Amino acid sequence: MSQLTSLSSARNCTLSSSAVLRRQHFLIRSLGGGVHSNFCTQNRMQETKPLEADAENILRAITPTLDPTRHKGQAGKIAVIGGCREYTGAPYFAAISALKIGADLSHVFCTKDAAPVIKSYSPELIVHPILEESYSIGDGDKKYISGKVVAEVDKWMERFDCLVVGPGLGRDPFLLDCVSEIIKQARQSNVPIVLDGDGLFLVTNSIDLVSGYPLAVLTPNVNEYKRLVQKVLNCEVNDQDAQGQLLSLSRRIGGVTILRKGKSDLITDGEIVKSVSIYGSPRRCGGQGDILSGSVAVFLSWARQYILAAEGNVTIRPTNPTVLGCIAGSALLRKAASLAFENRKRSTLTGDIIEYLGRSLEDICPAY
Ligand SMILES: NC(=O)C1=CN([C@@H]2O[C@H](COP(=O)(O)OP(=O)(O)OC[C@H]3O[C@@H](n4cnc5c(N)ncnc54)[C@H](OP(=O)(O)O)[C@@H]3O)[C@@H](O)[C@H]2O)[C@@H](O)CC1
Ligand SMILES: Nc1ncnc2c1ncn2[C@@H]1O[C@H](COP(=O)(O)OP(=O)(O)OP(=O)(O)O)[C@@H](O)[C@H]1O
Ligand SMILES: [Mg+2]
Repeated sequence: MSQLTSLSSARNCTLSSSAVLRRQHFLIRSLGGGVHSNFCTQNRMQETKPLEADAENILRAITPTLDPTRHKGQAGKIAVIGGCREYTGAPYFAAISALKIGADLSHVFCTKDAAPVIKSYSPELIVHPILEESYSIGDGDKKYISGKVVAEVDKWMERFDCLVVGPGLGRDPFLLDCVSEIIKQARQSNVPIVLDGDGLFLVTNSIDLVSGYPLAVLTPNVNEYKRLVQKVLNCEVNDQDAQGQLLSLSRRIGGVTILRKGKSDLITDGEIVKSVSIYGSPRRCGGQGDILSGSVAVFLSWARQYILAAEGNVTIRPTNPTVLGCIAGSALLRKAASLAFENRKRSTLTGDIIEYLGRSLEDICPAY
């Protein structure tokens, strides 16, 4: 057992592909061990820095050309499930960011009272006022209404390239039950799902909803990550071995992709860990994570298209489209935040950052 523990520690420690380590990895597998077998007791190892992603090359490779033969919808149809009485900004930020980056259509499925507000922010968004919170329905109606809500989203499901579940969703128990059903349907239809905000609150408490789904992406902030680690790994966040713990977390959830937001964004799919550390903004105004979730949804969809079209001749690494989507989304948000801060300094707000998404992408990957 002690041999297994020390070998597992080595597995946690590094992503190096040296021959010695490869042999150790082989031994660990042969012994039936794994990184996640008892992560919480084996966190004494030296932290190694994750490899910085080659974000600009990835952005250039996956962003589609503006080809006149393409029709509306081919550059992406995104749906945000979020928006309730308290929060109307978050779903708007996620959905409008998807459009500003280059998606063709962006839908929002929100509660009835959030819908007119979100529509009033922008005529560009397609807003479906279909979600219901407990306060607006009687106990006897719950089953019927839940069926209606889920059927309404399902009508559209096959058309979406990616769902973003959670920005401004709130935590009403009835609403979250309906959203659980929507997640199950998306999974059945193989639609990628980015989970953020209250969507993460939901899946942290019902991890089976996403467990083992390779097209799920979790984008936790500091609080959301802490809750995930406590619930899934049953221990506290360990910043001495941030990389190893992130790998463990992803593996324990069956290899879902996780983007841990922070000073550097750390991204894993349970196989590799990449970081995006390019300078962003020192302003921590609310809503930047919402921009990120909408951006990841678009880039993930584009990465899938790119990989399909490349037919085995993929020139970038890594090759997992969910990881590529996270790297591209994180890099673009950070670049836009840095440009916005250059101009607005302390008054920089999320809306200002959104205005720089287009220019940031243009700098890396010109339209013509
Ligand atoms: N302009 C907008 O519309 C924006 C809206 N936003 C939206 O806000 C939502 C929450 O996201 P956030 O980022 O505030 O969550 P986070 O950092 O975990 O919590 C901070 C602290 O608050 C508490 N807490 C939170 N929600 C709670 C609830 N419903 N009921 C009770 N407690 C709650 C939480 O407590 P805890 O859960 O840890 O007990 C923690 O201590 C999410 O939908 C997001 O998309 C943001 O995107 C920003 C822009
Ligand atoms: N300390 C930091 N330094 C630089 N960038 C950061 C820092 N913390 C977060 N970020 C960046 O801001 C983005 C949003 O992360 P944040 O932790 O603010 O998300 P959030 O709390 O979910 O935001 P939201 O207010 O939208 O819910 C991330 O992509 C990350 O790159
Ligand atoms: Mg957030």
